[in-house]
Amino acid sequence: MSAVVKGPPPLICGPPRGDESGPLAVQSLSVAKLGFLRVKGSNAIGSTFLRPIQAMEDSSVSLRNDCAAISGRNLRQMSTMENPTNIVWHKSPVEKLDRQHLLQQKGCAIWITGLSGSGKSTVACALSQGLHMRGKLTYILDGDNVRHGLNRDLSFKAEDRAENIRRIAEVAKLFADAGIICIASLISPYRKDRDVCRALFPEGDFIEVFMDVPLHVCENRDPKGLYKLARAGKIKGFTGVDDPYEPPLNCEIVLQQKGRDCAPPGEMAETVISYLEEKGYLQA
Ligand SMILES: Nc1ncnc2c1ncn2[C@@H]1O[C@H](COP(=O)(O)OS(=O)(=O)O)[C@@H](OP(=O)(O)O)[C@H]1O
Ligand SMILES: Nc1ncnc2c1ncn2[C@@H]1O[C@H](COP(=O)(O)OP(=O)(O)O)[C@@H](O)[C@H]1O
Repeated sequence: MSAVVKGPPPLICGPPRGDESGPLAVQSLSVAKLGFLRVKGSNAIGSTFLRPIQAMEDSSVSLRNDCAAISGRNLRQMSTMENPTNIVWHKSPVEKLDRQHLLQQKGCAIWITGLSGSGKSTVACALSQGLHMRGKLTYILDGDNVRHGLNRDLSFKAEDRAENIRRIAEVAKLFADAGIICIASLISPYRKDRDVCRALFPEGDFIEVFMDVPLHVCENRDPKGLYKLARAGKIKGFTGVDDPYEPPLNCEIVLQQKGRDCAPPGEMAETVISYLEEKGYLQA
């Protein structure tokens, strides 16, 4: 028989009921009444945790029952669905700009594409480390890793690769909206799929980085032995062997093999960091 463990009373947020002997009652805090909220002892940058509620400055936003809701024109703008039915975007009073201000950086997606073995994961890690050391918040979405969880149901058929890429782009978009510099590292071999991802982001916030390393170099590295298996016909549809890789035509950054040698990963990461600095992503 399982025992019932009685913990502390739940914190209930709602209008006072006149009966305070039960669970601890807390009067609802109207968003409109909040104004500036100073959080003592918080590690927020500066002492102002929230800026004045921005939603109130936007004429398309109305406050109903203390909740910000958007309507009309903006609804169409913010939904990514072609025919949104009975779905209304719920706006939060803390917005991307507020989060960026807190983090002193701009959220974006750095999309690293290239053949298997071209050094995507290595550069992603060097970049994450370099930015972390500068006090910038990053998160890596590595194709291999995401395929262990969220995308474990997907194969390497063209339509599954497209879905893999689409889902990762949507997750990267959430991270970017959180104000985080999201580093996605996946083969993403088809131009069309990468262009669909780019279209999800505001202008400039999708930064495509091409690992321009020749197939023979990647194949010589073959750290997982997958090229060998693909050449032996034991893996079908392997990128670069019997499935195409379409190099980007207009990407933001190309990381190239220099002569016979590849630049060290740290140097490649610095190239990306310089780009972010120049474009203002390392400040709010
Ligand atoms: N058929 C086939 N083609 C290409 N790659 C294959 C394949 N099967 C397994 N792998 C391994 O899966 C990793 C690629 O996953 P991705 O999610 O980046 O691929 S994709 O963007 O959906 O094309 C890739 O990892 P990386 O080597 O890090 O690129 C491979 O290790
Ligand atoms: N800039 C580089 N120069 C030399 N070797 C590298 C470089 N970057 C990565 N490598 C090596 O290449 C192999 C594949 O790198 P990895 O980052 O796993 O590639 P990918 O994620 O594109 O499959 C690894 O053994 C790694 O140590």
